[in-house]
Amino acid sequence: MANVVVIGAQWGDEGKGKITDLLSRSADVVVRYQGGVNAGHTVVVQGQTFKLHLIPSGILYPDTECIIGSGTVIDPAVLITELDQLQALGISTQKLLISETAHVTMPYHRLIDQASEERRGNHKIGTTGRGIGPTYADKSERIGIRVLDLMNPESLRKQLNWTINYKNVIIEKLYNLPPLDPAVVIDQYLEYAERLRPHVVDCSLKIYDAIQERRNILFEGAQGTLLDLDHGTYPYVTSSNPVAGGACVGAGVGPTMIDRVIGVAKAYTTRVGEGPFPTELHGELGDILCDRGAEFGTTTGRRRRCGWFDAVIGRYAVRINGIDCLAITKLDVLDTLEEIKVCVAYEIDGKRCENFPSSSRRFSRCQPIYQTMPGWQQSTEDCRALEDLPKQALDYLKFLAELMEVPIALVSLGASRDQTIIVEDPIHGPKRALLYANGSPVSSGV
Ligand SMILES: Nc1nc2c(ncn2[C@@H]2O[C@H](COP(=O)(O)OP(=O)(O)OP(=O)(O)O)[C@@H](O)[C@H]2O)c(=O)[nH]1
Ligand SMILES: O=P(O)(O)OC[C@H]1O[C@@H](n2cnc3c(O)ncnc32)[C@H](O)[C@@H]1O
Ligand SMILES: N[C@@H](CC(=O)O)C(=O)O
Ligand SMILES: [Mg+2]
Repeated sequence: MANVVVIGAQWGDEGKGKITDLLSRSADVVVRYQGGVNAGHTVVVQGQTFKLHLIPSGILYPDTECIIGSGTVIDPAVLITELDQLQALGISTQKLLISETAHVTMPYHRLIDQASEERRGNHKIGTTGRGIGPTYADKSERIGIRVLDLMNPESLRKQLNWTINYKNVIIEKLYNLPPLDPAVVIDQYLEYAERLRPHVVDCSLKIYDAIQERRNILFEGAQGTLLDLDHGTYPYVTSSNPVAGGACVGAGVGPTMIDRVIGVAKAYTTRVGEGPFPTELHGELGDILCDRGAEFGTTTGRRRRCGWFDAVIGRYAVRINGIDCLAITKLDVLDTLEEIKVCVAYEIDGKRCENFPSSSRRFSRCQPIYQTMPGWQQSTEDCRALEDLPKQALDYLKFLAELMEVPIALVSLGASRDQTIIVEDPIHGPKRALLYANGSPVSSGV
């Protein structure tokens, strides 16, 4: 038995959906522990594409229990649409469970998210506009609506009447927008409640029971380390904790229950929304990565900013998450390039800097120091073992493992489940016995 956390080692969209789906074949339970419908996890199986915002990426396996944990924020309308879409495709959603202590995104959260972004003008964060920040803000302010409130019509009516009147002052006076009608919102949410009721459980108890039964649990992170509220590029972050530690709080499990942490990183870097990004490429090369990688937001359709792999943030992600091994995704996107750069350190104010600076102002002054590697200029899409890779591609992977000081367990070469090199099964394999940090892959003997 192993309880494994899958996290994003960059700014999100690293391909956690694909990796979680792949690993879910060995999991009995898959848990989302933070974030909401800002996330967009893409899973491609036999040519069919599934875009999941809230439902864990293990849902395509009929026997796997999928839990939307306590640390998530739930927009019921989006969740119900997602349930309908999966059911229409013949995917069973019977094993989906929703934590009764997760917070609920309301229409005023979406309105305030969008209006406050507009008001910030040049200082906007570039949020997804899905009401995520305001939902978490209400949770901290202790005026949030939880799933268990949604399930109790009488208390929901009382709570929402008070909260909507309170929010209407902000909506009307601060943002000059028309107020919400409490009765309309209450009726709509009572309807959602009936649809979701059969799925609602005490999530931490479910997970505890699964641990006692020695079942394998996969914790699926959304967004990424550099978007973490505490450890990311604040204020250009999301409002939850995508880091591995967030899994314990968000799912309600103790840290001693976690066996290992898999960090997912793209072979290059992307970021969507505002905020500093030292290795960003603005010209033709950025366009090539964007086009070949189809780098458009799964949720909003926004173009993702693209740049070279940044080993400084990679090492930071290893430190903050306690990453045991890596899944490197989208290596195929680099297939056509003549040469590839990797940021090995920064220069700030004329001084070399090996560590990620906590201040976003300082981070925005970082100039990348690059090491250039030769490209391989051939397709890697059909490679299924490290031995199939061109020498330059293997050297590139070894270099990343060396820089990050952790072994690589998985290499992804396409969006499909099967387009993957499994260097060593990161769930059942021995801890750290994968592609060694010095670059030599254990299983191939290279
Ligand atoms: N070409 C290529 N595409 C891939 C590979 N792995 C994943 N993808 C695609 O790359 C994109 C990854 O983005 P997302 O699905 O948003 O990633 P995510 O980490 O699950 O998302 P967030 O939780 O929103 O951060 C998807 O379109 C995937 O289908 C790969 O190895 N090669
Ligand atoms: O989480 P919100 O407040 O909507 O946005 C804040 C910040 O985070 C970025 N972001 C949010 N969700 C994702 C995601 O799933 N992948 C990548 N980036 C995400 C958003 O673009 C803002 O920059
Ligand atoms: N989750 C998102 C963010 C967005 O859609 O803007 C993505 O996949 O890029
Ligand atoms: Mg995404």
